[in-house]
Amino acid sequence: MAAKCKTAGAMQCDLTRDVCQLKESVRSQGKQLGRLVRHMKMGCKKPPNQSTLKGLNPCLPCFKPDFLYHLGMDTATTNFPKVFGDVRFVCMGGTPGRMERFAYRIMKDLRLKLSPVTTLRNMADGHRFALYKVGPVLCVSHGMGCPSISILLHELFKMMHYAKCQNPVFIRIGTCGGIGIEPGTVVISSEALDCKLNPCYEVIVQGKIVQHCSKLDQCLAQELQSLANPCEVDFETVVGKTICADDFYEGQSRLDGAFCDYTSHSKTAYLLGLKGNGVVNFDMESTAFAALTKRANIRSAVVCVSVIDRMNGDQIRACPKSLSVWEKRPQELVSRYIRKVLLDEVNEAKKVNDVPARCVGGESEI
Ligand SMILES: O=P(O)(O)O[C@H]1O[C@H](CO)[C@@H](O)[C@H]1O
Ligand SMILES: O=c1cc[nH]c(=O)[nH]1
Repeated sequence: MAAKCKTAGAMQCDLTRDVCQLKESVRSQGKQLGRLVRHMKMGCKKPPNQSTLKGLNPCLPCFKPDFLYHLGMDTATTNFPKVFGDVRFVCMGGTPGRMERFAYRIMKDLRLKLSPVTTLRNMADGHRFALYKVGPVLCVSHGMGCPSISILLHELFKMMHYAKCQNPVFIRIGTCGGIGIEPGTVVISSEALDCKLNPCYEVIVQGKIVQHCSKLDQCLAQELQSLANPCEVDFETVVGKTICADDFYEGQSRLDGAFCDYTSHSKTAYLLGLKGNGVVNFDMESTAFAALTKRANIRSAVVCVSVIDRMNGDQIRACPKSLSVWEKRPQELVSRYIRKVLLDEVNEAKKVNDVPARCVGGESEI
């Protein structure tokens, strides 16, 4: 009887040991699988130890923690590499609503999924900008004008730096005032010019004027244009120079502002002069956007839809339905670009690693 009990006890022991071994083996296989998935996601590369951004403030390592005040984040409470390390595309536009709509659109286009009961969360707690993350795409609102976008870019660049992001591409998806082009036309900026027609962003630093070149990446502009084939999209796209004004009214020679000290005749002459210089549209952020991204070694582009032809008037009278249709046009181009870049990379990885397509495509949760 005692021997029988001992045997039962021993069996119990064996069983417990087997269960422990099994659990350990499952745990270790899980770890191996996790490593494999990470390995494939990283394209078989080691995690980078610094971002590809250049020319940033050499004192950044001294700020421990660093507070990104307008984004409502800091390096002590946010693990930047973990949360933002995979960001490859930063898409920006004036309004929070547009950027939220773009975030949902890109989620659909990339076949990424949220669990059914959740919505995309605005990750910027600073109440100034809205920021959504959809896989490798950040969608951020920048407000109006160069001062606003400049503040945002300083904080986004620090985010990219702390997150060790690799070659992020920045694209502004905006609206603009066209000069001699049909409303609804998409403009890819070839250059961002200030109001004196110089490709330059001027800031006053310690009382002195400092100028930064605001030329944009020509290759990226061409890549975007190549995706606007009229056989594939149902809108016109043009490439041309953009004037970045510091104001919507007098700064863009409108006749309908609260003040106006010039004539309709001088306005027409001014716009014709711009047109003669290859300018096709007005916006209010492109010089700061182009110059700051260039300074940080970031490729960038400005893609805006025209909501008015300034040769025919100043007031924007397009109906909400047209504005909503037009808003989607730059988004269509940018979504095509993002999908193309990601698909090219998958195909490249497949060639190198012989990874089956189902491992890198398909639906996955954000
Ligand atoms: O439509 P978004 O991208 O906000 O940009 C344009 O619209 C605003 C003016 O209405 C300016 O900020 C101009 O740049
Ligand atoms: O006319 C316009 C329209 C949109 N954005 C501008 O800056 N100007």
